[in-house]
Amino acid sequence: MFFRGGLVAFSPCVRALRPGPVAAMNTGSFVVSQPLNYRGGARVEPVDASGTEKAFEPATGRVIATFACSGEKEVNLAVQDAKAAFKIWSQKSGMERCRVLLEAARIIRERRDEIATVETINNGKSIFEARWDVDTSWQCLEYYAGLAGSMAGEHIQLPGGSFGYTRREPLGVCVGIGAWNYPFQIACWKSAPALACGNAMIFKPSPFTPVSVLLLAEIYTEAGVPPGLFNVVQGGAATGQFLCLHRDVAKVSFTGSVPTGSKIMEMAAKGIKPITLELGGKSPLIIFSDCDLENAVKGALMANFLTQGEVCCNGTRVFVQKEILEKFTKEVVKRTQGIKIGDPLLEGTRMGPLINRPHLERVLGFIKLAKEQGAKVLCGGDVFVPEDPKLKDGYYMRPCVLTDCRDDMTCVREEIFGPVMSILSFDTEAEVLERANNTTFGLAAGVFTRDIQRAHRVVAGLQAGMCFINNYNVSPVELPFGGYKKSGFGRENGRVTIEYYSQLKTVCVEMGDVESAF
Ligand SMILES: NC(=O)C1=CN([C@@H]2O[C@H](COP(=O)(O)OP(=O)(O)OC[C@H]3O[C@@H](n4cnc5c(N)ncnc54)[C@H](O)[C@@H]3O)[C@@H](O)[C@H]2O)C=CC1
Ligand SMILES: C[N+](C)(C)CCCC(=O)O
Repeated sequence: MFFRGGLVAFSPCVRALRPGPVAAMNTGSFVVSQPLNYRGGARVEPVDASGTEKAFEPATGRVIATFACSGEKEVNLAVQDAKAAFKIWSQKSGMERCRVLLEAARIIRERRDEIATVETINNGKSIFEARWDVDTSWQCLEYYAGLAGSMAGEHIQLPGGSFGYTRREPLGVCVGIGAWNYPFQIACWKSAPALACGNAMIFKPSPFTPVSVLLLAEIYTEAGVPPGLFNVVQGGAATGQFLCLHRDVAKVSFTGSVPTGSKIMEMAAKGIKPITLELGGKSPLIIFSDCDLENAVKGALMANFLTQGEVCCNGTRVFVQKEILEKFTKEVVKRTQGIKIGDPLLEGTRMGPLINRPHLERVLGFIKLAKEQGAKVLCGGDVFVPEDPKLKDGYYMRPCVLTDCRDDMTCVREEIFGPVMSILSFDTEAEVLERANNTTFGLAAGVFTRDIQRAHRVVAGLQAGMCFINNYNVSPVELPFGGYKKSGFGRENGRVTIEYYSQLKTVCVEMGDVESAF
């Protein structure tokens, strides 16, 4: 049975197909028919609002939801509920939390196609890719379920039979604020470690992509978390501010742009709250002439064109060693021109529409400026109009490869967040390392070479939190992910993230008499 909980309504022609396979769902048929806030284990309309927002289907430009942005009263209620649920959840043993998270992971796996379909409709990425996102989502829940059961403190022997021990304790009510490029995955990457450590979470997705996180909220409830443990509030900056400034919020984990990250940090400073910031990037991908060219070309496409290029860790500055520049560029252009653009719900599609019209205009503006500054467009960079008439108002463009780029050009310095690869050439290892690091960002970086000493030497010199050798943009949940420099701090995924969602209590136990100074 698909679409439990009545998330969607269909146009009459599609309704006849229910409850058919999810693959039968077409672009142009989805509308949200239920509230998009989640509190106390159920969908609710917010009790107050600070304005309304519309969410779109980027493939068609159609409005799929109009919703109220949560006001201060709604945020207060969400926090209150989360506090109550925290009391219950934080008392559970790690193994008890493990079982609930494993069950949630199982349900996500079972509903993989349904979740991927909703993600594709609201974000625009191809269904092929959305399924990968769902996979890294349930894997994340499984991973932290495993860690929940083995979380423990230390016992430390002291003189005279006295001793100390440490307890790893949860923080309380945590807030997750997400970007629109990986709506479901971001919600899982934040909530799984938070819940595993015994916290509650209130999640605010981007107002552009409010829909799929509701599926996660329902899945957590079905899996057995106490009502209120995972709540969803909707809205933009105003709602986000109510959350960050709330005195009963213990931590904020934020994914988004650098300017907003800086505001989050200011707000958190007022309450001395710990934060995790996953911000933007302008990552280098370095291709040495001794690389396996076929893999390097595939890596460059993976580094630039997933989710229409709207990926924070994309390797958009592609440095290619002079000897192979021509061969590499020719092959990259050929493959880029072969990327199938169109209806993201069709199985063969590999690139869908960008998130919205203003963003599409912004990306096209970067390409125009690149040309004015002397870059050469080798392919794409223009609006794409699919043949299917229902897609004519969607936000499509052809993926773009730029060459003749210089380090000082805007397209090489600023995050474009669209399908635009800038190719730069280099001579020596020392030179490319210096140029690669000459940025205020530091999220990711990649190196393609067959020389293992060089691979590790270069990676050691790169100022980036996530480095890839001979691949790019894979995301095993066992590995910590996060940035250096202005790309943020704190990590998601991996064992270390437990430390960002818990605090250490030290207990000192005296077994003898008090030795007093008085
Ligand atoms: N490092 C990472 O893991 C990732 C980073 N990003 C970065 O995110 C950016 C694109 O995402 P956007 O949604 O456009 O970013 P954004 O910064 O505009 O918004 C992100 C979130 O913050 C909320 N927000 C905006 N102003 C706020 C305020 N004053 N207080 C509290 N919350 C506020 C938004 O409603 C949204 O939910 C890019 O720069 C990209 O690189 C995106 C995905 C992953
Ligand atoms: C999944 N991955 C590695 C392609 C991107 C994850 C970070 C993001 O949310 O942009």
